[in-house]
Amino acid sequence: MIMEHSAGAVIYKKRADGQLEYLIVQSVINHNWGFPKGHLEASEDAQEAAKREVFEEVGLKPKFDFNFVRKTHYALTDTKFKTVTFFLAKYVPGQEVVAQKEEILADKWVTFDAAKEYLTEYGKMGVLTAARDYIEK
Ligand SMILES: Nc1ncnc2c1ncn2[C@@H]1O[C@H](COP(=O)(O)OP(=O)(O)OP(=O)(O)OP(=O)(O)OC[C@H]2O[C@@H](n3cnc4c(N)ncnc43)[C@H](O)[C@@H]2O)[C@@H](O)[C@H]1O
Repeated sequence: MIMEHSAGAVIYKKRADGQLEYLIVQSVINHNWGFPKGHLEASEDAQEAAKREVFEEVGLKPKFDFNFVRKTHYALTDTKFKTVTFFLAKYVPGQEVVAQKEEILADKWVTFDAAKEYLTEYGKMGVLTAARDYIEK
């Protein structure tokens, strides 16, 4: 059995009206929407990979909260399984989202309700729900 491990972040910001918005990205490869993420490199842990991947994919250096940890697990093939570890990260005002064109087709800030339309793959809304509840607690 082959195991893959990626890491990424739910990046959020608060609008002037108090509403929370979350950054989602669309994959060039499969057109699915999710959170910025990518594979752990050799000798890298999930926290380091999440910071690196967020910067590489969307050009942001948000403030990470590693106390929030949520994982999704899914099968890529009959013999290949993947775990993705997500942390929480707060957008730092003044920074601009610059998506890496090779991997990201589009990016969007969305509210929790709007995200439901995009995050259709297993576990992604669960991660977002946990993130929202954690931020608001
Ligand atoms: N160390 C390493 N080991 C192996 N390969 C490496 C590697 N480093 C780089 N690569 C390769 O480099 C490319 C980009 O890697 P990265 O950019 O580093 O990694 P990623 O976002 O985690 O992967 P990717 O976009 O491939 O997959 P995802 O799980 O979203 O999507 C894959 C499939 O899963 C589905 N999927 C995604 N999320 C799902 C979910 N929550 N539930 C069910 N299915 C889901 C998608 O629809 C899609 O069909 C990939 O081609 C990768 O294979």
